[in-house]
Amino acid sequence: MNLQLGQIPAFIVSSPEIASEIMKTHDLKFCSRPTTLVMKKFSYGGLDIAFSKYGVQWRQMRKLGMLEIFSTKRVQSFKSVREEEVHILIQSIRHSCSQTVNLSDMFLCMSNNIICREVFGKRFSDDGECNRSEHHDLVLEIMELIGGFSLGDFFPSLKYWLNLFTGWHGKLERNFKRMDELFEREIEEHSSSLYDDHGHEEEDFLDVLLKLQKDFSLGFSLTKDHIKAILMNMFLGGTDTSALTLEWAMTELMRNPTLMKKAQDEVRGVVGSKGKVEESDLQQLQYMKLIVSETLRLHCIARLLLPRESMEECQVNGYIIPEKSRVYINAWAICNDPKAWENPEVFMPERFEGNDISYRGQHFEFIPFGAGRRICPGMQKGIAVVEITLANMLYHFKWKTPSETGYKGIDTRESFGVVLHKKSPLVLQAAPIET
Ligand code: HEM
Repeated sequence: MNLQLGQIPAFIVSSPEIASEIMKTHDLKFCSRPTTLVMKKFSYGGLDIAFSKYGVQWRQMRKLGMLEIFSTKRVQSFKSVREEEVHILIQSIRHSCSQTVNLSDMFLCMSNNIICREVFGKRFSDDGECNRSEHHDLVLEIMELIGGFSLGDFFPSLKYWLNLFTGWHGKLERNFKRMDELFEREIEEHSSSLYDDHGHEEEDFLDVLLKLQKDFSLGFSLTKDHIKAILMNMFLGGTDTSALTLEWAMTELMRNPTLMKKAQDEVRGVVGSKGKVEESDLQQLQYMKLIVSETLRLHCIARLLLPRESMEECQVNGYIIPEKSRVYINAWAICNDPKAWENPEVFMPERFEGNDISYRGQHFEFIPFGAGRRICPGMQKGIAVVEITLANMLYHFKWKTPSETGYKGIDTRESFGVVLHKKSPLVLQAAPIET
């Protein structure tokens, strides 16, 4: 679909074939990002991985990220952080067993605590608790800004006046300042104790980045703003996405008691009376992995991926796409396309059984993490959080809905935004299962 968004030509891609043309055949022409006001601000002027334009600087930062942050070795090194935070979540649910639990909130707090521990070596919730902190709310407010529209981005010549008039500018500046102050404090604290043992079990990402800053073999100078820009990507990319995937997975399992039973039987069969699911058990939980794939398909969290910008004129499917057009890949529509999927509206994990269709960016009918050069580098990290949490949720509790209407009354409405939120939170009752 071809649109004119204010003064900017824009194209929305909603079929797997054209998505493949954009992100595979012509990936190099479409792998840049537009510069919106909010993206420019939160990327410290285009110094990050997610929002910066394609070029030498993006390639350097992406390479650094792949080696130092998103590598399999690094993801595995935070296994104990994930397992501990999942344990805290399970304990918090146990303590509130006679009452209802707001899983939407709890998943968000847990994933935020995991990211905080990985990045800064500390959590922002109270010790041993899975509760909301000011920091969680700040991340959410920033996500809302990123998902919203700034009129000024579509009328570049009126940008200054429109942003001032709508109040957008003030909100942006306030939230940016709060996050920046937090980063500044943490950088100062970490720098002063960089080579001490500051009581962390693991070297955190900020330690790694500060050490790299002093390493001249990088081939470019890693400034304080580069570091802050990467930290921003970690928080914005890693908090909401895993939490929402968990929320939708539990929502669908609650609506499908037969699938819930099958998943619980599998996890209990594999783990037995060990008392908890560990990451070493996950490889055997094949049905649960199908559930995760089906959740990412039916509730494609980043429905329009992140916007792309064409770097030169290009012909796609008979359309001439001019240079500097904005291209949105409607991954949600593609993942729910009736030409690609049988009964796409039905939650059916078995559809992934016995085939090799995966979310890794090779199958263009299933692209919840995008594809091509800009594919999500945090995929492995995100999946690691989702799998260990979901497995433990299934292992430890029997789940019930608090409402009279039972599982049929579970709300599946979605709300507007850059990521796919549920309109109302998922509130359930948990009955512990003795192991
Ligand atoms: C279930 C979890 C996640 C989902 C569904 C998800 C989804 C996505 C999507 C759709 C994109 C855009 C890809 C494109 O434009 O083709 C993306 C990019 C990105 N994600 Fe994720 N993500 C997840 C987890 C994470 C995590 C845990 C992190 C970091 C801690 C992360 C960091 C990033 C970054 C830095 C980019 C920008 C890549 C670039 O432009 O080169 N993501 N993600």
